[in-house]
Amino acid sequence: MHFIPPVEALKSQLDTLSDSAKKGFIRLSTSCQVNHLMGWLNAQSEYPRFYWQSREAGAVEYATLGAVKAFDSLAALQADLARLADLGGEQPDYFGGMAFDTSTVGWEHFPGCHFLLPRIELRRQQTGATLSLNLRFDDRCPEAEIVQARACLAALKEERPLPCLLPHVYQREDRPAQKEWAASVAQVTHPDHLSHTPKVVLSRETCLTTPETPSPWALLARWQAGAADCFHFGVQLTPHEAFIGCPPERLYTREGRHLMTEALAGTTRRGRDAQQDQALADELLADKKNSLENQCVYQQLLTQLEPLSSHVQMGEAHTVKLRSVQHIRRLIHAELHQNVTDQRLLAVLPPTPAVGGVPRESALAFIRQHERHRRGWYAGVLGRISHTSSDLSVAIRCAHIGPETIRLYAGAGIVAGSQPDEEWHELDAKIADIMSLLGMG
Ligand SMILES: C=C(O[C@@H]1C=C(C(=O)O)C=C[C@H]1O)C(=O)O
Ligand SMILES: [Mg+2]
Repeated sequence: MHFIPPVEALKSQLDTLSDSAKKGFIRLSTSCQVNHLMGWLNAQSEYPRFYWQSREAGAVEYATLGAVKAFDSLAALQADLARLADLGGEQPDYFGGMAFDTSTVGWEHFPGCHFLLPRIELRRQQTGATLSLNLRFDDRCPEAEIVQARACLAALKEERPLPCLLPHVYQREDRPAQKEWAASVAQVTHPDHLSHTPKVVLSRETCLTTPETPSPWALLARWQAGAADCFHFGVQLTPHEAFIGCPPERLYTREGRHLMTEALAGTTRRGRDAQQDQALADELLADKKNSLENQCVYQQLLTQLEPLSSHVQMGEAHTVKLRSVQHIRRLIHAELHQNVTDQRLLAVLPPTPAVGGVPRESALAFIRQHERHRRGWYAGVLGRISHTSSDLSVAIRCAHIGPETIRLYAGAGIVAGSQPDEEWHELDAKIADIMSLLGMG
């Protein structure tokens, strides 16, 4: 059989598209060969770029390029989801994220909320890879849509190997520094403060400065390789900045009306050997302070899910073992009421007390008043949404990469019994993986 390169195959599908097919949303697809999705993304010239992989072993990988449509509000996104659902046919995936606190100033070039329907989507699952072109005809001139799609195909580049991670010398600055951190922890753990606000998740920005930062895709590829049981994401909305991460925490996954979420909070280190590791896990599950951190999260999730769903069920507390830390986790399942949309879930659930605190408003008030760095998309939401299913992570264990600076973020839940120095070390444990990749371990 004569082999047609994937881009040529899509071009010819586009050229032969009949007028009657030019309705609503359509996706043209062809199978393709790809070695590394990030090598493909890194070779492109177009923006925005997006990489997403869910947490389960062997989960589908998505790499997307360009945007057919983008949304800066949940209301606009939900309206578009509803519109395509009404038209019927294949329902596309939208990718994007939200800031931690949309009522404060976030990162430049990262809107409070941004989701997009990609123009090009490269997908890889166990059965192989597919290159797709997304088109919309329901809300625009069909000729203009075809011209734009053709231009995007014409700009596609061949995959190239990712550049090596070269050793850089970084200057490190923590914001807050350890002394200011200790003062904030003391304020939060003061009995008067605890009496009305039992948990505040305080965070730190670690700025690593160097004349030239590494390729975010090369860095993410290496990070991902050592981050099993984590989500993997990369976002590049503009050429000079990227946000990447390997978060272990799920905000929620929805399959139709079935919702899965979790309380992931409470942390200890990994042991030297299996025996010590198990001893640390047992200690973690029995520890009062860490149990309280987790309890604050699940209690609020259960309360919030109550009016939105039926059959809310929570599993036993167990530990999740990551490369440098282990956490307490409780899984939660629920059946959503018929009218509950992703817009509603995203308006209600985040920021969870795993990254904010309880009660939410007073914890946020403390954070707004005392944290000097901007959280931006750190501790926000990141993932995939479609009419049929959605999958969203909590954007922790992440890095913002600019031309001369890498910003690493870590937070720790401060509750009764939190000690400033121990919590500071917990922050370091949470950035240990990426620090060692950068040669700063
Ligand atoms: C806030 C972060 O992590 C959260 C805080 C944890 C804790 O304090 O024990 C554990 C997991 C997450 O709920 C982070 O990694 O930045
Ligand atoms: Mg903790």
